[in-house]
Amino acid sequence: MKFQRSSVVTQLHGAIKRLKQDLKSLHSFALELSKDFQRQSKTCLYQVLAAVQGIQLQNEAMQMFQIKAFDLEQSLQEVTERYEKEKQKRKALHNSLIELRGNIRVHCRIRPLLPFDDASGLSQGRQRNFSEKVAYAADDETVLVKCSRPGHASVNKTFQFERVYNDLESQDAVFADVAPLLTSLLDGYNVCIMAYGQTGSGKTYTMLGPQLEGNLAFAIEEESELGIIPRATQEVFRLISEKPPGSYCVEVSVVEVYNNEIFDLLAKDSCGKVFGIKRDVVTTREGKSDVPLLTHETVENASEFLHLVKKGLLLRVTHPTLVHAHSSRSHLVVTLTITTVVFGDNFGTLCEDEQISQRLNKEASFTFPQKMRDNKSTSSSRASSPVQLEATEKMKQVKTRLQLVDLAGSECVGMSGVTGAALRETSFINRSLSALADVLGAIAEQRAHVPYRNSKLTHLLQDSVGGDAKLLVMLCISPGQKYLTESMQSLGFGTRARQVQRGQVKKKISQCRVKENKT
Ligand SMILES: Nc1ncnc2c1ncn2[C@@H]1O[C@H](COP(=O)(O)OP(=O)(O)OP(=O)(O)O)[C@@H](O)[C@H]1O
Repeated sequence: MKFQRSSVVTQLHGAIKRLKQDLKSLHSFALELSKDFQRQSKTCLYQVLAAVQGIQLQNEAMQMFQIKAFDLEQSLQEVTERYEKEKQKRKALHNSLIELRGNIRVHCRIRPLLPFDDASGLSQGRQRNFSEKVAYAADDETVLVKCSRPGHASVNKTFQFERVYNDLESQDAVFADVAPLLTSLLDGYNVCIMAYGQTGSGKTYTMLGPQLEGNLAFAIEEESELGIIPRATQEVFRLISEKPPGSYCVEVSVVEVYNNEIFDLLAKDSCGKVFGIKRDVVTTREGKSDVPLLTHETVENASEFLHLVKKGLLLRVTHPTLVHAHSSRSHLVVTLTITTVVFGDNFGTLCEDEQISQRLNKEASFTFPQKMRDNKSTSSSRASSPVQLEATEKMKQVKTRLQLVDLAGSECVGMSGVTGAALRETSFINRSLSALADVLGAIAEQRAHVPYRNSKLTHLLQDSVGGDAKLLVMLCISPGQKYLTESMQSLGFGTRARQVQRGQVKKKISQCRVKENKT
């Protein structure tokens, strides 16, 4: 029993000893752990402190950057404003220079890539290449053509124009730059706006608006999509509405030049049914071009005008080509003639120079359109005193003209895939466009003889191209690689047109008072 107790005690002692040893090693382990923890937390603390310091520094740097960025933003804004002002000044100077030299203004519009740019009957790979964009608006005055094709010399060329529109710019933006010309029209200048470009490049879209499916007329319901012709007419009538009533009379004529023949698209037969009648263009004794017997319809507002133009357009010749399903095969010339009654003792002598005053006195005739004749006869019948009669007789009329031209598309026969009669049309189109380029070349080189009569188109447009009209050429460009050659040709045409100097464009009415109709 005693032996048993002492062995238990011994065992307990042993166990206690082991426990003590374990406790000791646990204690030293705990000590190690705590030291390690302290070390690590110190390191972490240092790291956190360093990070906080870093963040603080970064915050300070950020604040500095923000201040600097704000300063830079402000100076950028100032520089941009200064640049815009300088640009406006430069534009104004450039415009004055254009006026003085009688330069042709050239604007260039690059249309977006469209689904039909792919439809060329080529293999998939080539189609993808062909629909690649190669013509861009680098800025609002520069076109960049950039293209490198295996086996061809790479192209990297810029062209400068008075204004360049990129593919996203709206009809509104295009018209905003055209509108000042219409103010000039009512100030007494002749104005001509002409769309030039390859087939399918957006000339009709720019001049009229998108065409209705299967119909040559354009959609007038979509106001924002309207092109230059309908907008210009609305603007002309808006400007007229601000003038004394009865002092302006507007007439319209619609002509197409097809296969080097001129057709009057407003001519009517005896039953009043509209159809195109062939007309001729002649040179008058004063050296002006004229189309005898051409129908001029008087219009009172923009919708009457649009109604007539739409009627005329239904007669315009179109033909599907590989490039464009509704390709216009004729040049369309819509002319608005504005007759202004001017009044004053010094009519003519008040005008800018002797030559012009003589010309104006010659041009100012008393063959008033019906509406103005009515006004005139009304005032004549009331003009009972000799002074009043004399004043009435001093009322004279001056005609100014707005010519809006949608040229047929220049094109490469291989590209458009036309044959037969359409091929003949194409050859007439190309010949008339090259006659136009020849005329511009002759004027640019100030040659004694300008070959206006080489084509009916140039003969018809003689007074606008070579005469005293403010002329704007709206170059239309397709951006795809497929049309590279045609685009380069159009850009070359625009560049040459800009170089033409025709002498200072003269007003047809200068300082002469527009009649105030007090009846
Ligand atoms: N800026 C544009 N935005 C959207 N679509 C456009 C634009 N320009 C042209 N288009 C579209 O491209 C197609 C061809 O345009 P358009 O009929 O104006 O060409 P065109 O130069 O008059 O051709 P053609 O000389 O063969 O008559 C049309 O479907 C037209 O709606």
